[in-house]
Amino acid sequence: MSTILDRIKAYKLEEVATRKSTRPLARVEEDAKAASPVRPFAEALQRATATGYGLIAEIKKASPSKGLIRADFDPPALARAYEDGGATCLSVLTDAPSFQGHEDYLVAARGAVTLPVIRKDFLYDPWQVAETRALGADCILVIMASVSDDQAVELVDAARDWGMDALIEVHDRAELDRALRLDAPLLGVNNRNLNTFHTDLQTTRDLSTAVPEDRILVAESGLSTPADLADMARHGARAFLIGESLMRQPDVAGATRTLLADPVAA
Ligand SMILES: O=C(O)c1ccccc1NCC(=O)[C@H](O)[C@H](O)COP(=O)(O)O
Repeated sequence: MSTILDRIKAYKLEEVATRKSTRPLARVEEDAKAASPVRPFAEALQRATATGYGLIAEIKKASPSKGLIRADFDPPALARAYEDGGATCLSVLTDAPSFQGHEDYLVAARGAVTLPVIRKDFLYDPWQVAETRALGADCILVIMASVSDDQAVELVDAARDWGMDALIEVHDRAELDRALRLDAPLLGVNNRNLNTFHTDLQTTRDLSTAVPEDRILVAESGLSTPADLADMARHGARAFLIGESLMRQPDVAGATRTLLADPVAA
């Protein structure tokens, strides 16, 4: 049975092939070299989690599981609200077909704040990594469920060559074991089952025991309350990737502040 990731990968590879034909690597690399300097993404999370929580706050208009999440969608205003609320980093979805994202949203959001930004998209090719840096992003996402071991190494190396970080995302123990062979400190456990879209924080609880201390464990998806964050923190995840629950709030800055108000002591 094909999963949502298989379907996304199919259209992404086609899209990338088209884009590469009109914008060769040399041109993208020139744009990447001219992009605004990298903001240290992993370092910001490391610093935040040393004393409290680290939040990667996601700018997410829609999703395959929920459809439209936020109609009143203004990426620079949302970025400023997240920064005001105490977010450590931003995540911006740039995939259009499944998430109604856009590269322009990343450029506009990053331009409105001083926070480091991850491009939340589906990457398979170093060309996309150069394109990500050309947009100004500071970190890439590597989804272990969607790439081979060789592709993962290639993406992580390309990110490092551009001075960017890579968030390595896993959903189960097999993906985690593969991820731990990569030289990348940011390890995200996604609580969303990609077949059913059901989110279950037990995924992070279960996998956390196998994550070495030299990794920054990021709990991803399905988080909405201070109790959720405290639960994840008790299992070693003091950094969080949160989209939908904050995107649904009328007062994004206030909701972010409230969510982060009471970090559990280490
Ligand atoms: O969000 C989805 O429905 C989804 C479906 C298929 C692949 C990925 C998907 N989401 C990407 C993400 O990783 C989340 O946007 C991110 O972890 C934030 O999750 P949430 O707080 O639950 O919006």
